[in-house]
Amino acid sequence: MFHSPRRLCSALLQRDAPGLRRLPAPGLRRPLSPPASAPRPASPRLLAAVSAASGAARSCSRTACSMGTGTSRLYSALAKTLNSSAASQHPEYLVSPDPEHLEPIDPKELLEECRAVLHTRPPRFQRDFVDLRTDCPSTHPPIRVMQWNILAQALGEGKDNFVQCPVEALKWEERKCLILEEILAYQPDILCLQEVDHYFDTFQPLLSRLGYQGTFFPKPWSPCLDVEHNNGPDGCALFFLQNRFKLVNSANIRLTAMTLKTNQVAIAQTLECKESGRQFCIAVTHLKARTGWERFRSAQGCDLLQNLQNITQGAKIPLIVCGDFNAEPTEEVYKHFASSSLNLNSAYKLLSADGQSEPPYTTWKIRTSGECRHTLDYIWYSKHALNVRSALDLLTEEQIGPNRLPSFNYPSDHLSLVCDFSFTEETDGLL
Ligand SMILES: NC(=O)C1=CN([C@@H]2O[C@H](COP(=O)(O)OP(=O)(O)OC[C@H]3O[C@@H](n4cnc5c(N)ncnc54)[C@H](OP(=O)(O)O)[C@@H]3O)[C@@H](O)[C@H]2O)C=CC1
Ligand SMILES: [Mg+2]
Repeated sequence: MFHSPRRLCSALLQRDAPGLRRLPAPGLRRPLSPPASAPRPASPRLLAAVSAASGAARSCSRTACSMGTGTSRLYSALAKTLNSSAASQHPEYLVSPDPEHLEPIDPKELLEECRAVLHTRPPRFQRDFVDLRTDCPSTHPPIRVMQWNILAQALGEGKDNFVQCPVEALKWEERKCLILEEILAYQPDILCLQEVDHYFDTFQPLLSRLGYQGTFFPKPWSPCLDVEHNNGPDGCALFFLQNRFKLVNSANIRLTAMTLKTNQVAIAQTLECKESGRQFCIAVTHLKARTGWERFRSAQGCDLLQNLQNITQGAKIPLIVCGDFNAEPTEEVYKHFASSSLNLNSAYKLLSADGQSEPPYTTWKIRTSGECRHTLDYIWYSKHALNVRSALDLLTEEQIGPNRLPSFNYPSDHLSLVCDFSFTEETDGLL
């Protein structure tokens, strides 16, 4: 069900000449300004259910904050355990609902609810898929992967110092709808997120009803927990569509640097495509931020590569790694990934004229220290085993606007990256 609009759209777009920009489904855009008589749902049924859970979780975290940082840390430990069977011992508002007992959501209905909440906001930015089709035909539908640092609510409101972003643009009840709208617009088969601090109360319940299976791994000492009224720790989340993939194995990895445990994490999962029976590994990470930490990031990257070597049995299983690496392409950690024996390439380089250059930015914001425009987010893939069939272009400087990100139009300081992958033909031994 979740697939039909895009399948229809991509079927129509197949008729475009190769190299032409492909447009996403027109029905997925918010109108420029809603007509006065625009129908609005009498009650936003799907979002309302989630808001109730969100309120309960927030009141819990308020209590935690008022009792000091120690309690916030306790909340962190509690939230960490919720992905396990121990969840049943915890209060109802913290427990992931069992997807088996939740009714499926019609994505169009959820999109309409999001649009109703956002009716006073400016329209979504137009972004097009760029067709990168190689000569290799593929008999199976592509695998659409989205990489996105969605901006933790607690960091956006309490730590990031986005001095040009109005506080109203950060209100969670609206910002979450912009995030959901972006996900619903591109309908990824796999969703790799960083800075998720609303997993249990928002993304897990909603996305599971859209057919996704989710996994969350919070940072052990999330900086969100230092923010008053936080909603728990932030971390990485990985979602995949259950009707397309079967989970073969899953690893939550706490990254090390020079053998020491760090505050950064990754999730790596081996999935099997139900259509083709082929397996691949998908990983998501968020490396240490800030200047001065380049060697630390490099060590974390080496640790992640080592883990992925083991998981892919020495590169026998094709690999996709999504992440906010907090590192420009000039940094050592980028070079480790580019030259690894896992034979990885960075997908967004393919949008450049020579196929060798990363985009000029994936994040753009204004802090008290000034303007920060950097390329930090990447989708790495096994270059001999996978083809990138298309990639979503980035926002232009004009679209981003003089106040940069986040804004009333776009919910995060990082842009989402979206690629369609297909397997190359028989590649055993070439990975
Ligand atoms: N590491 C540890 O063992 C311990 C950590 N802590 C707490 O953890 C926090 C540090 O966590 P750590 O994971 O290392 O954090 P990071 O340095 O990785 O940064 C955390 C977040 O801050 C954002 N960020 C980056 N640059 C800036 C900036 N200039 N101003 C504001 N925010 C920025 C990053 O966003 P983006 O990626 O989008 O740039 C990132 O999500 C501290 O607040 C500390 O209280 C406490 C005890 C121990
Ligand atoms: Mg951030």
